[in-house]
Amino acid sequence: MSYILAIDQGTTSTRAILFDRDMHMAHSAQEEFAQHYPASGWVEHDAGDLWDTTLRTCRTVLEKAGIRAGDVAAIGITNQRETTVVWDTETGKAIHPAIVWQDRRTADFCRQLREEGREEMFTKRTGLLLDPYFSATKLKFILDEVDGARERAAEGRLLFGTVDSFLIWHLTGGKSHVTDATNASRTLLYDIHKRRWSETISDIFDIPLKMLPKVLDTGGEFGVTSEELFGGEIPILGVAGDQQAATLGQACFEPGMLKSTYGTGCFALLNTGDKPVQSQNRLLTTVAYQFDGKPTFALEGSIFIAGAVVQWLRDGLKIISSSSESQPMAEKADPGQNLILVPAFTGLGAPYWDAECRGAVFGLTRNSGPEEFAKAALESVGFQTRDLLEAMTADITADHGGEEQAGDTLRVDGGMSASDWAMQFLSDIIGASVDRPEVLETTALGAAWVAGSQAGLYPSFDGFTKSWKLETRFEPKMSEGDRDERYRQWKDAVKATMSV
Ligand SMILES: Nc1ncnc2c1ncn2[C@@H]1O[C@H](COP(=O)(O)OP(=O)(O)O)[C@@H](O)[C@H]1O
Ligand SMILES: O=P(O)(O)OC[C@H](O)CO
Repeated sequence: MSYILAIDQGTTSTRAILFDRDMHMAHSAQEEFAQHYPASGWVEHDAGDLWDTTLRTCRTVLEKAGIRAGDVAAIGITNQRETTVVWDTETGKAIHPAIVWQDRRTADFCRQLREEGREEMFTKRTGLLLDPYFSATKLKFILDEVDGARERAAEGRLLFGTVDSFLIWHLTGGKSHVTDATNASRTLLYDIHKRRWSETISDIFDIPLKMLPKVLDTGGEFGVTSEELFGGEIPILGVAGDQQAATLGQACFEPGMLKSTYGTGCFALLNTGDKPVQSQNRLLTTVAYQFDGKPTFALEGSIFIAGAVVQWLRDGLKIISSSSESQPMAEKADPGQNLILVPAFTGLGAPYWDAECRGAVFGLTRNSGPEEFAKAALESVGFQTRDLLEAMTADITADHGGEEQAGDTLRVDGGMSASDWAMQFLSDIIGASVDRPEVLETTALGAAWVAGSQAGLYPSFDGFTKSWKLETRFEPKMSEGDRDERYRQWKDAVKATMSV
């Protein structure tokens, strides 16, 4: 029993990764699946694809390694968060396509509730904001849309879950309908203080409590896989939303530790310990992890477009053919031009939360070309991160009653953190060290570590902290004057882009 299997069910692909007893990645398998955009601002997945790719990648990786279920001590699951699935207990099939976290279809409804002055009540209980990003309004949409769904749900014939729940239900042959506290804390239905589903909120949306999963610790017994799937039972011992799993994988266990993951979007989480800090600056309060019934909280800033802006250079503008070409192209940009790109392709997330606005470019000249666009795209990710850190610093200062900076070092990971240029600019514009670890697969590592430590194969917190290794530290090189001036230009550009 010397392997841990991590399942990373992400927004664009599903991966199964085997970690050996030294916590090294031994084998992996990955499959992309279709994204569906049925209307402007709508994003859906076929829930069947999420399950099929999970099952196939798990089987492939076991086959690649030439091992059997009995060689795997435990499974850890990490997943795209907020994405909403409702399925039938008879067939296991979803009754509506999964509504993805990026989907903005419930923006009007959220605005209406905000205008009625109800946001504070939601924030107090859930730590979140009234935004279409979270699961609750997506779930209400499905219940409103599908004939008879509410009644069937009240009878226990339909279940709701974030992707982790849906996968566990299938992995366990329908035996476990569970989730973990980190995923629950992204639904806008979970009271993070009382640690249970909020009846007040489920009443507002008319969501039958019966359809909600049982909420467990991040490390715990989520069920065992049914024998026929992998030729033997494997216990599922760890579950965390992907950004929380990355926080664990980065060993951000102490209050004040900060990580930022640069995948499709960017998600920065600041550990605030056992204290849920309520943001005054439109950040989210979320469960970072929960062990032995004790939650550790984080302040989170969520940006919807980070690596996706590089994808846009490739697939939209077609000025690069692979992501890594963005760096050499940015290096060639005319230093005399200051193009600012606000990548509000699907609106802006934290700290602006403007679902309506769309992207804009400022400072165009006749000489602006692909190089300047590439540079502006990479810089936009640094500017957006600075926005988050400014908000975090303000929140922590207010909470602690003094002048404090949120995290003097930023630990980074995710696909886009491979770009030295982007990471150097990030360090320049935030004026702090940026630490890139040896292992960039921190999300899967975090999930594997939880499952492996529960199984007794991996060390506990201290031992895992010691295993974190720095690959590169980026230090700020920009002068303070330039930093302030560039950031002021960015703030002006955002102001001009916003719809309100
Ligand atoms: N060398 C690079 N330079 C800039 N961006 C990159 C580079 N390599 C990958 N990316 C970006 O990182 C993202 C993929 O990261 P990943 O962590 O796999 O994301 P996700 O889990 O959201 O699918 C893509 O959006 C891609 O454009
Ligand atoms: O699948 P990712 O890596 O794009 O992460 C998505 C986030 O969990 C959304 O909140």
